[in-house]
Amino acid sequence: MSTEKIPSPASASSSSSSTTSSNYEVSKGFNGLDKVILRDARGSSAECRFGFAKSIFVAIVGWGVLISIAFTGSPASASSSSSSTTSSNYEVSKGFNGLDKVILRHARGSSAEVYLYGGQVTSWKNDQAEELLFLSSKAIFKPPKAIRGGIPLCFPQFSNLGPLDSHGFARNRFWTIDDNPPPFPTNTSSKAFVDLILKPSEDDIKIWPHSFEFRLRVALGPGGELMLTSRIRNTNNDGKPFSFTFAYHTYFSVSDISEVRVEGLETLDYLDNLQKRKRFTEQGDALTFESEVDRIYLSTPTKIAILDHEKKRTFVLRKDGLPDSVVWNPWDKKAKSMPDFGDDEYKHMLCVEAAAIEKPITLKPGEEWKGRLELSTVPSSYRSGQLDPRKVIHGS
Ligand SMILES: O=P(O)(O)OC[C@H]1O[C@@H](O)[C@H](O)[C@@H](O)[C@@H]1O
Repeated sequence: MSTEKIPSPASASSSSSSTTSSNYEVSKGFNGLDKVILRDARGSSAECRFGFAKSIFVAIVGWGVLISIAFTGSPASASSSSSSTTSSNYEVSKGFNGLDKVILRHARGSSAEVYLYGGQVTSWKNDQAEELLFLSSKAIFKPPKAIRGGIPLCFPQFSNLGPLDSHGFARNRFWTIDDNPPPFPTNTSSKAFVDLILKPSEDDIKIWPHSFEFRLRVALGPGGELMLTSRIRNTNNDGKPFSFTFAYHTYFSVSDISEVRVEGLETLDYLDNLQKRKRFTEQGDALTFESEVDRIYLSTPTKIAILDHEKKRTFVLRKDGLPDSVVWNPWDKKAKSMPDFGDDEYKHMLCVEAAAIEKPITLKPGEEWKGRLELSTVPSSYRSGQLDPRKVIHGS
């Protein structure tokens, strides 16, 4: 049994804005209440909120055992020192390398995390606290590298289909929280949401000479579903339109890629990125995986299912405004060439990306485009072909 080193209440008091030390983190909780988060090296964690008159000494010892001891004295400076912001909807905290992240929690138990760097969802958990997205253990949380996993946003260019770096620059820019976004067309009944915004810097305009506002809403629904809505507006004042390609580059967490099938893309045309984007037509049944795959499926249905046989779980992807779907798994050889991806991690991920690629979106000044992604899970009892795909694809 081992004991973690515990900071004294005094050091907590002197801690700065949303302070992270190796042992604890001071952050804003719901309704603006300060809290300390303790994380044990073995993965257990605890949160404590300061009372009015007393501070308390809380530690995780041994195998996740929580102890707490009352102290007299005021933790006022800790309470007032945090600069992290909060609202009733979300909590802002420090993530890896001190990068800010937004935590969403739905009253029914699901949760999500969004890094302001990249405006990138890095975690989506169901009400059982099971992680549903893949995030590489080698992901580099350091600008300008994009975070490997979660849901990177590819904008204003998908892949190398243009003059910019692969997948454009939205995924490696710092986004800000937009607490006063223009009215949202569809009313979000859930309170667990956050609005982010990205506007180009002067340097961005040098490489992509357009002014835009990219608003992203990330929300959790009552059934644990994760909803992302992107609104991109042309704010050019030179009268010029602009065109872009786009993708929600979703990394799904799967138990074993060789047991996974994707339904909804059968019989469709696709461009094969591994064969100079030559056009093919998908044959046969659902997609299964036994080697590297990198394809852009065209004019895809609004609903696609990803069946994880081993987990007995089906992801349902619904999309709007995003006609194309990219399917990507690097497999073993490419995995080894990627510094921010584990050699064997290809077995536990699959990217199915709702996208607009074949026909770029063009916006005149003042025009806005909207692209929506909704991810949910349903239990599946699929065993080698027993599942009727129509129930997954066409069910409600
Ligand atoms: O390594 P990156 O830039 O994040 O891209 C990962 C993959 O993203 C996919 O969307 C592309 O189709 C692949 O060609 C690419 O390799």
